[in-house]
Amino acid sequence: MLVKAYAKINLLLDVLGTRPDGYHELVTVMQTLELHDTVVITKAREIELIVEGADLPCGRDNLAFRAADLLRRQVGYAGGASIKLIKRIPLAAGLAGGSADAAAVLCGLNSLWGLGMRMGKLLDLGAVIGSDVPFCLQGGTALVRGRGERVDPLPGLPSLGVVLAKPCFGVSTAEVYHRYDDIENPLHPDSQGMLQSVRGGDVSGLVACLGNALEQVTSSMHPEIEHIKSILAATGALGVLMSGSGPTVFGLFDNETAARQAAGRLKNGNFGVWVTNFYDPRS
Ligand SMILES: C[C@@](CO)(OP(=O)(O)O)[C@H](O)COP(=O)(O)OP(=O)(O)OC[C@H]1O[C@@H](n2ccc(N)nc2=O)[C@H](O)[C@@H]1O
Ligand SMILES: Nc1ncnc2c1ncn2[C@@H]1O[C@H](COP(=O)(O)OP(=O)(O)O)[C@@H](O)[C@H]1O
Repeated sequence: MLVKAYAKINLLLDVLGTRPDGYHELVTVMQTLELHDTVVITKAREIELIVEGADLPCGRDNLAFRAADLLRRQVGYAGGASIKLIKRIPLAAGLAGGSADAAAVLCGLNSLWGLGMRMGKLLDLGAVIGSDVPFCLQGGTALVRGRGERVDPLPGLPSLGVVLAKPCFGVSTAEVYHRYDDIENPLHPDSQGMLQSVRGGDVSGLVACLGNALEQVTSSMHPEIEHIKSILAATGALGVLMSGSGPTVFGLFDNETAARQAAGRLKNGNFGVWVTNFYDPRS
């Protein structure tokens, strides 16, 4: 069985405060991208993981392994699965690659093991693995709240082209949230404006409302992010923003062709470049 694990970007991310559990209360609008890892799963006696395309652990430190192990223990399944992960989504990038893999494993094993588990239960299990997993299970365009577990689908957007520019370092999501708490006057992006634009299919309104409360934190640690944003903007992007906790910066374009042309003008930068587009697995 082959399952695609799609990357995401955050079109808007606001932090409303800290929660009693130590996590942060979020309002974020997430969008699935066509860029994906591939997960190949077959039945086996135990849970075994191999990873191609990235230097990642193959045991409990891998979110894909953790997802399989949690599901097996939850339902008391006697067998296992051999999981091959073919990584394409850049690591520690703010694109939810590990969460996407975990979500793909939960869905794939639910089907391969014939468990018939409902989406509501999968979402609960996903949230145990990581805050981005519930959205990755649903995909498309969604309003995500709480620490990431409340996922409300939004209408699909036009398939905008996307250029992703990721500097050669990764960032720790935990560190970014921790540093956010020390900011005296955090910025709050216009979540109402974003929701209105998405619900109305208004791309220029959406672009005007792009915003990420974590951007000021990661940018202060890594000034390269502002530099990459200005380079991407100069290629004619409709709008540019850092995704999630970063450090990946995305530029939006009318379509994938326009994104590809812009990316062609970005050679020799001190960052990796990927071209993709908005994707809606629901349609
Ligand atoms: C910032 C976001 C935005 O979509 O994405 P990424 O940049 O990771 O892609 C998410 O909130 C990240 O989700 P995810 O990466 O799954 O986070 P988790 O593994 O659950 O948590 C990692 C750490 O981030 C902090 N954390 C995470 C989510 C949240 N709502 N509040 C938090 O404070 C906690 O310190 C936690 O220990
Ligand atoms: N299957 C996986 N793919 C990517 N990273 C993983 C995976 N499993 C565990 N990780 C760990 O999770 C961390 C965050 O990775 P990732 O999900 O790619 O980024 P982000 O949380 O920024 O969206 C990585 O540093 C890596 O060590």
